[in-house]
Amino acid sequence: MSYLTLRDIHKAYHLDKQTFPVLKGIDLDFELGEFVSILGESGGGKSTLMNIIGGLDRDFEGQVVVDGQTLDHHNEKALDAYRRETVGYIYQSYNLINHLSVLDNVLVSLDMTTLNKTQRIARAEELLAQVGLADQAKKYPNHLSGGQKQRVAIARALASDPKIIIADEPTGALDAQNTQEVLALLDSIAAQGRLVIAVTHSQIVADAGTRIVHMENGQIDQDTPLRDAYSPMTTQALTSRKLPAAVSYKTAVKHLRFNFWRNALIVLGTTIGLFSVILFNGIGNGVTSYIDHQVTSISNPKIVTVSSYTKPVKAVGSSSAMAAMSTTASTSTPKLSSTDLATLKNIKHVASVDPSYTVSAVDLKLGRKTTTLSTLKNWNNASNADNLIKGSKPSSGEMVLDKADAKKISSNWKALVGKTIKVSFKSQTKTVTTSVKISGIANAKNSMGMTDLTAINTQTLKNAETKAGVNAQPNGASVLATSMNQVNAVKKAINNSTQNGKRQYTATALTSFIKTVKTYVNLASTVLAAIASISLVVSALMIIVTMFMSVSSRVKEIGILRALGQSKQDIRRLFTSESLLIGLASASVATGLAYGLGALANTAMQSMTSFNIIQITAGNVIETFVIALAIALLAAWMPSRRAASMNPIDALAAE
Ligand SMILES: Nc1ncnc2c1ncn2[C@@H]1O[C@H](COP(=O)(O)OP(=O)(O)OP(=O)(O)O)[C@@H](O)[C@H]1O
Repeated sequence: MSYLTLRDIHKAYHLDKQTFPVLKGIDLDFELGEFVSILGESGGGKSTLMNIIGGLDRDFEGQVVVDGQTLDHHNEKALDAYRRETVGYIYQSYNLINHLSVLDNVLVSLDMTTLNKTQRIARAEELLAQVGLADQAKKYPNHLSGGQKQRVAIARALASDPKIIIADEPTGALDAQNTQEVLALLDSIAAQGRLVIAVTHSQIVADAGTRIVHMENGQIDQDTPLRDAYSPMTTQALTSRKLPAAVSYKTAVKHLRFNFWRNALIVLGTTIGLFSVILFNGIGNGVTSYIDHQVTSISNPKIVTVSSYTKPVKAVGSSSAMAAMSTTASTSTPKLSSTDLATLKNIKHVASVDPSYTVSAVDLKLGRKTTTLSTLKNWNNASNADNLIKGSKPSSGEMVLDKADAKKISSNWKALVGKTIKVSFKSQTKTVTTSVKISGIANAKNSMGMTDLTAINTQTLKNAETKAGVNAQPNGASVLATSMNQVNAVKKAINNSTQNGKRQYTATALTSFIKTVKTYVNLASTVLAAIASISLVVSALMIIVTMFMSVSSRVKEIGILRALGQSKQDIRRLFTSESLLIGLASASVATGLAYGLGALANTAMQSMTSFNIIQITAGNVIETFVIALAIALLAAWMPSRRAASMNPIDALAAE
């Protein structure tokens, strides 16, 4: 039985409901070692027949039997494998892949063999040497002459050690000298025991073979042996395998590198979208934590500030949030008694209750220097010792001065610690006077002067008031909750506390203020994120358009890869990996840029805020990469499917 048998092959093209029969019952037998030329009129169906033999055309009637096995044209995987290991194609227009070097063009076939990397490169170099191109391996196809390109194509066709070589007008574009050289190569391939089938119009090519088959009107009308065939090859040295995924990724990298500047622009465009997302996220984080920091530096956020309940006076315009900014209640509200303090202490989740005193128009006198404070409060559990920049918190007979107040008394404010100062103010028509030691200086770095930290020891203040005959009752209370989570519960319980059916207290907490501010910040971040999303959509469109353009401009390459045995999945993977690489590169550049510019901006703003306003978290970076990869996958989805579903014959015919 012959190595290759064609039985009753019929093929017709259908256009506009019309049928054009091209092959009308072809029966042929071929042996290994033959160099067969197929001659015939133009348009007679020679290329159509070659596509059927080569496993590219699936839409015909009849049987193709190779080495005793009938080819199943409905089994795509079997056809992929057949093209990969049994057939090598040589075309009139060479069909090399322009963005791959000469060596890589040959390796495309070798990558689908089980040879290891060193062996693959060695075999590619050996084949290039056989066709006389040992020194051209690093060049790209555009740098070669027509004859050289055809020899690269021959080396590639031989790479997978196939038993059948199909050459469609292999010398059609070559001069006489190159024609002779290519014919000699084809003859040497037949001499290796392979079956060479060449489609030609040229009598010179036909005469170089061992047999001429002539086609006329879709049938074989002459079959003429010219000389003896060579002895057939017995074993195939190489085993084929499916293309490993890593090769697709590497090819994708090579293509991206080949069109570096074009791809760099696409990456830049995509980067802008991703960069805005990561930056706006960073700003959102920074501003939120800045506000958090600002607010908590004014007072302890676990504190609930309590005063006696008075019916609200309309149009005063002070929201509970604003009230929370002040750690003490107004001096005009009724005072709290020790019973009140005990009641508050008994409320669930209350850790401690401290009285709050606020006195107004307080004169401070040190030597001959005097200054007047609008208010003076007592040091209690709402006071933050972290704000002390010098000295310690006030014990009995002591007070702490705010840096701003200290400066009014002495330019050398640091030296005030340890000095004794005279404090006097009017209360209930009486003058209260006492002398206290300055135990420390406080400065709330980030409060932007929103609070005055000058505070006196509670007992010292009470003693002074009592001594002057003033009723030393607190204006309010400062209630410390056991944890941040309990602050609202404590506040609610205090506000709900009644006596004889009447509400007793007004409680405010910073948390609600923080919450309000955070809501605004989140809103602003969402608006920024929406703006960023618009640029992301533009980025996504850019990748999609690019991928579509890439597929359209590489139709021929897709045909070549399919003819060499790559599967639909391999083609899909190639385009998907290119898109993913663009996505990855964009996300990396965007992250780098955001970190770099963020650091610069933070340094620049350090003097104003002494706080990092742009805070990019690992979560933001991960989110950016996820978005980038999702965009890339989305962008690749349609184009890569389109590429994979192309008919390889039509793809090969593309210009
Ligand atoms: N995809 C197609 N759709 C419709 N008709 C086609 C298609 N491909 C080929 N044909 C027609 O089938 C016939 C045979 O084409 P084919 O390319 O096989 O001839 P050929 O013998 O190789 O010609 P040439 O020697 O000029 O290359 C031609 O009439 C051609 O117009």
